[in-house]
Amino acid sequence: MEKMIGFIGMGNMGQAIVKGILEAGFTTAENVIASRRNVDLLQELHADFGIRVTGDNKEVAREADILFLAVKPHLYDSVIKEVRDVVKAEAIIVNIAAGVSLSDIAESFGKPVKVVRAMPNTPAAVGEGMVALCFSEGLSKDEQEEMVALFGSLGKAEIVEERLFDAVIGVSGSSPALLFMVIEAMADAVVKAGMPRAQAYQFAAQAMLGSAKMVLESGAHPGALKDAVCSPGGTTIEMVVKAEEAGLRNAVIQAVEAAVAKSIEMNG
Ligand SMILES: NC(=O)C1=CN([C@@H]2O[C@H](COP(=O)(O)OP(=O)(O)OC[C@H]3O[C@@H](n4cnc5c(N)ncnc54)[C@H](O)[C@@H]3O)[C@@H](O)[C@H]2O)C=CC1
Ligand SMILES: O=C(O)[C@@H]1CCC=N1
Repeated sequence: MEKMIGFIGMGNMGQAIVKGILEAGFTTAENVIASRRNVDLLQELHADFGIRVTGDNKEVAREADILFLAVKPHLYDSVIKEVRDVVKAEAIIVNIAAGVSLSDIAESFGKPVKVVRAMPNTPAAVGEGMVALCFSEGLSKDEQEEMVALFGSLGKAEIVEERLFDAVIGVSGSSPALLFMVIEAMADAVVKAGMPRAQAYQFAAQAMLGSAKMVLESGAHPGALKDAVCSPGGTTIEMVVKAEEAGLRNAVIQAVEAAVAKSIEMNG
């Protein structure tokens, strides 16, 4: 892709997206420019990714055909006000923030702009991201397809109604944190049983990856896949009973619900 892709903010999510689009070959490093507040870290980013870096948000805004705003949600309004006069008239603005709507972006710009609202997650860095997308008015069919392709290069991308973005945060935007905690806890248990820590992470993570792949590829109900692991009188049913006793499913439901509720609260 020849368009210039700009990033204002280059923290965890900005870096995951840059790494993902470069590794997928969606674009090349000379077509990516990024700014962030902590200029000391910029040279490191240049060395890691080969992208152009600057401490000047306006320079990014001036050059970008696709402009990612990858700062924290509370900074969106001030960053937009800082750059809105230099953003290209035809630029597509990408909003990845929790709790920032399509209409919030138009309001900060003070005029209609082409906006893509996206909710990605950090597995985008390894080509296994899950991204929800929705669009403001004004994007052509080609531009919409281009954005689906950009986010699709990070893993999977799906167009979702804006009203479902709070749910998306619970199930995919925030959920990697919960899943990393599960891997960590599984490893703790087998370290207790004598397995070295690094080996425990390998086994736990591969079990999670394989299980996820079975859900995606078989289309089978997760409960049926669980049943197929439980040999009568065996080890797994002991695990399942203990997990239910400890309230595992309810803990997961409550944790995901809390992220959804926080997202709703952030919408203001
Ligand atoms: N971390 C994640 O897994 C996900 C994050 N998001 C969204 O991505 C956005 C960024 O989140 P993170 O990357 O986690 O935050 P972060 O704190 O890791 O990164 C924020 C970046 O913005 C920079 N920054 C701060 N003020 C700035 C300014 N005035 N001008 C330019 N750069 C500035 C910081 O130096 C830093 O590089 C948030 O809006 C968040 O809701 C969305 C999905 C997942
Ligand atoms: O924690 C957050 O607010 C962001 C949004 C989704 C994942 N990280």
